[in-house]
Amino acid sequence: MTHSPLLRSDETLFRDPEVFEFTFLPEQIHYRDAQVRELAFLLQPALRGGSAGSAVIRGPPGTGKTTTVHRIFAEVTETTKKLVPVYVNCRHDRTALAVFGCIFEQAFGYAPPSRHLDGIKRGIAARLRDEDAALVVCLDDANELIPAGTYNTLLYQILRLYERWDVRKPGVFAVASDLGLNLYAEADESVRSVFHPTEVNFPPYTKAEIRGILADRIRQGLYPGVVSKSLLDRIAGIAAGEQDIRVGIDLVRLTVLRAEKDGRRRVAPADVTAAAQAVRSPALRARVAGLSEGERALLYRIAELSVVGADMIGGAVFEEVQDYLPVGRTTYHEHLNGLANAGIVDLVPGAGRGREVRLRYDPGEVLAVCKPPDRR
Ligand SMILES: Nc1ncnc2c1ncn2[C@@H]1O[C@H](COP(=O)(O)OP(=O)(O)OP(=O)(O)O)[C@@H](O)[C@H]1O
Repeated sequence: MTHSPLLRSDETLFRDPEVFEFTFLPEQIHYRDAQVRELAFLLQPALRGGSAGSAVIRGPPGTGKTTTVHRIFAEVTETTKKLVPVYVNCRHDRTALAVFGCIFEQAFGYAPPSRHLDGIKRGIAARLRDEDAALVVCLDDANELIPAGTYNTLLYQILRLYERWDVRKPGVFAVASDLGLNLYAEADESVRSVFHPTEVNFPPYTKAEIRGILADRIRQGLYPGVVSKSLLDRIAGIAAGEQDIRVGIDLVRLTVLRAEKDGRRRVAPADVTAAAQAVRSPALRARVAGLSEGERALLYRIAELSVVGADMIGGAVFEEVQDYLPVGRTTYHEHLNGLANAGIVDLVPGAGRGREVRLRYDPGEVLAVCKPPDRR
């Protein structure tokens, strides 16, 4: 690049724009050594002719669960044929046929020729026997299987493949970002007799960790000097406030696009301010999309109460919400914890009057994103 202060129309600030795509798989997973070690440890017996272990992987959204599993599975695929790692996104694939179809496709590299579940299983088992390989299946967003009513049947069918088809016992990595949910507790007796998972936790990143991850992306994806240290710090602060690394990655991308559009070689503070506005709403929308109907109704009422400056102590909110959500206290608290786990509200201990409910987002923005619930 030349050193003129202005960018020519055929120049770009991005060395590699893919680095800012959410599908990008980083070579280096930062701050997750302990989790990588635990998961790799579970796979080791399979490399020596044994079975793979199982795990329940928990952590809030954007804490690197999917990325860590993908990185480990990519390395397994590159180094051995003794273990067949399969990644299933349960948001898309929720039935036994879809999940076993996915396992077949990743094991063989093409879609199953038959739509018959037993035929697909037989094909998978034959491949595992021929190669003397073990199977490990990551069920990402496994919480999606619970309302679909397929969680237990699927776990059972995968884990018990070995009985009927004479293969090594598969491992399952069940992943959930809903902290209120315990995927082991959701398993029924018959599943638990074969499902002995290690719990692997992914805690939220600190601001310094978010900064480190973003700095690495910037090094890979941008030309030097495009984002200053102080603006990186500000972006990391915004992402840490949202408890969402994705917000940080998207902010970097958007601020650079703005600078590029104006023909500047460096990101300016105003770029960050404008991009932050654009990024917060989609992040909120994604969080709201993951809520249950009851949680959404509660959120809507909380936003309405915040607009008028009402008393936001938990007990007062409980009374106020009855119009929309005539539920008992236990369900109310479950919904409230659901909103806190989704990173939409903070529950701040009050001075003897219970917890104060504090919205993390502008209430007007929340009302715009949520559909008004029916009044009862
Ligand atoms: N430790 C890390 N090092 C590098 N990049 C990371 C790290 N953690 C997360 N990321 C990046 O942040 C984004 C979100 O990570 P990821 O999808 O793995 O989170 P997750 O915990 O699976 O989230 P969700 O529960 O919402 O699916 C991805 O683009 C990923 O590349």
